[in-house]
Amino acid sequence: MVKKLSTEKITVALPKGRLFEQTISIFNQCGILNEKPSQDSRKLILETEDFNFLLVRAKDVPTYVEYGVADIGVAGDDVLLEMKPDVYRPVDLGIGVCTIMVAGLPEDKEKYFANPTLLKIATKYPNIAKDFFGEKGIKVQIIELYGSIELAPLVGLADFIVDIVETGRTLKENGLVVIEEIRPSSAKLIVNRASYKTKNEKVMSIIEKLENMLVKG
Ligand SMILES: Nc1ncnc2c1ncn2[C@@H]1O[C@H](COP(=O)(O)OP(=O)(O)OP(=O)(O)O)[C@@H](O)[C@H]1O
Ligand SMILES: O=P(O)(O)OC[C@H]1O[C@H](OP(=O)(O)OP(=O)(O)O)[C@H](O)[C@@H]1O
Repeated sequence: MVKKLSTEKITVALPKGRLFEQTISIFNQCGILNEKPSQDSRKLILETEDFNFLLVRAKDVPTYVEYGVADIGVAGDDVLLEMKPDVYRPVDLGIGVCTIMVAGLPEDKEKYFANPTLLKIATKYPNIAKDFFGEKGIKVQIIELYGSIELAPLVGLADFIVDIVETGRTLKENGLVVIEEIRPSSAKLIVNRASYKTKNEKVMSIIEKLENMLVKG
């Protein structure tokens, strides 16, 4: 049976991982939400007075919002660049700050900049990698992985990786270096295009509260 969510409420697609706590904290701080839903149980729908929260994987957030199952969601630029969903992105939440990079072994740096004809790239962002190297006119073989990307050049699975870097610790501890920056990334509030119209008052109130808080710092 399809679970009927109250359409009076705003439905939020919330990433289960590292952005969960930070998003709840921002919603609390700016007065959108007075409760602290927790991830302690295995429940995937958390209901509060004003919201339905759908707990989904970070990469799935745009899908729930684009299809209108969720009115709003929180997704990093990395995920948005990868999935290219047709959604509004009105607020930069300033969380999940990192940089999308090309990285590799230091001794391979020269090879990278010596007009290579084909590069083997391991990544969990195949579209970002294809677009980036496509624009440069470099042919790439993409090896899609789902985690521990830094391992790939160490064991010869790939020449380089495209991944996000925050502190640089994972690169450093695995003897890798940044080769080239692709672009910075931070998490955005995303909004379904229809919900923006049909629930405009509620959606605008959320956007304004977030913006007011973020401007004040
Ligand atoms: N080390 C990091 N530092 C800062 N932000 C990060 C970092 N890793 C990921 N992020 C941001 O947080 C978002 C969610 O990351 P998280 O690790 O929870 O998801 P994930 O790696 O896609 O997880 P999974 O696929 O296992 O559910 C990413 O899409 C990115 O925008
Ligand atoms: O620069 P740092 O601060 O070291 O952070 C970067 C690391 O964080 C992310 O990995 P995550 O923790 O999500 O692990 P996974 O890719 O193996 O799932 C990313 O894919 C890098 O490996």
